[in-house]
Amino acid sequence: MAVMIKKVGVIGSGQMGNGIAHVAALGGLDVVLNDVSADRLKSAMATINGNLSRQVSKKVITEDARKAALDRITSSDTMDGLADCDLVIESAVEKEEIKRKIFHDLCAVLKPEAIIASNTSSISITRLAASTDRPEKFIGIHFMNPVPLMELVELIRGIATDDATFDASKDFVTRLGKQIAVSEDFPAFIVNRILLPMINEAIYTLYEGVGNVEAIDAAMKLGAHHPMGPLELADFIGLDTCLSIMQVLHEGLADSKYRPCPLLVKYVEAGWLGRKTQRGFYDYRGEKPIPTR
Ligand SMILES: CC(=O)CC(=O)SCCNC(=O)CCNC(=O)[C@H](O)C(C)(C)COP(=O)(O)OP(=O)(O)OC[C@H]1O[C@@H](n2cnc3c(N)ncnc32)[C@H](O)[C@@H]1OP(=O)(O)O
Ligand SMILES: NC(=O)C1=CN([C@@H]2O[C@H](COP(=O)(O)OP(=O)(O)OC[C@H]3O[C@@H](n4cnc5c(N)ncnc54)[C@H](OP(=O)(O)O)[C@@H]3O)[C@@H](O)[C@H]2O)C=CC1
Repeated sequence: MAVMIKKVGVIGSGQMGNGIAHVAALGGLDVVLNDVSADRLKSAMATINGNLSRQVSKKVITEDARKAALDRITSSDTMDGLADCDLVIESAVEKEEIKRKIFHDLCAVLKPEAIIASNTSSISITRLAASTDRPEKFIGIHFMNPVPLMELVELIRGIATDDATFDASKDFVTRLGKQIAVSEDFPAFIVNRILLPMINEAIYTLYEGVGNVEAIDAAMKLGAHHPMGPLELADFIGLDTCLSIMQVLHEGLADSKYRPCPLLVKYVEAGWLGRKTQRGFYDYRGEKPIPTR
């Protein structure tokens, strides 16, 4: 019998963290959302409320479900608030040293029987697990963006992950109404192993002048029926996250085909990280997005 998860902690209240809190609360779980600042948490709660309200207006959920979900989410800017969670999902920035520090601080307060998961897009689950006091209770639970809409969650076992942890995680994801793809623990897992080289190639296509931003996105939307063009999607994911994933692929698989495009590096160095900073391959500061190249 899988352990029943009733209370979930989410560390990092950015676009993924707030989406995970949203679907977990709608799924009937109690949620504690954690981030480094109270301001961040306040704006994340406003985003969750906005997204839930949108679902009410589209008649995807009822007004009662919106209120109940919001009531199930509390926020905490300290790790202590997570101590009695059954599962804690880390969804802070895609930087290994930051995640390791978070796990160090979390393990000091979290009850010993609790499961720890990472929503990492690419980093080795086995290596992250080894930085905790419970590698057998550590797993990758990788949601897709935007969390309330995307059907898939990847489950990734580290080398030490035990069956009880896998089964409890599988049960948790199923209760949220998501489908599961199980991936072995190799750099960037399944979705990003395939998706990110495509996005990186689109950036090379721009860098080499084969097409401009509009042409590349139109080509893939109209010519391959992708819902978003690859550059629009890169902005949506976050260019810092895209670069981190390419770096993990490049270092982890030691193949030059994963070399991050220098133009992607340049955008990240400029702080043009896509939608979250209002500028990336498009400029989002006006009425409608304007290509920046
Ligand atoms: C990087 C990683 O580690 C892994 C990843 O996640 S990779 C990224 C994976 N995601 C993708 O590839 C997304 C590709 N894009 C898409 O599938 C679509 O563009 C999309 C589903 C995001 C949006 O679809 P769209 O039709 O263009 O946009 P839009 O009309 O604004 O929204 C569609 C619906 O979603 C709803 N919606 C959008 N964002 C939402 C959110 N955050 N929460 C709740 N509802 C939301 C809208 O209300 C709308 O509802 P209706 O269809 O009932 O009208
Ligand atoms: N973007 C995507 O499409 C997807 C991303 N992911 C993964 O999810 C994770 C989060 O990504 P995403 O939500 O896009 O990133 P965001 O940049 O939107 O959010 C990251 C959040 O983590 C916060 N944070 C930073 N350091 C800490 C810390 N020490 N403790 C708690 N919170 C912290 C940030 O705060 P501040 O801004 O103040 O630093 C920010 O609120 C990453 O591992 C990413 O790879 C997975 C699937 C899809």
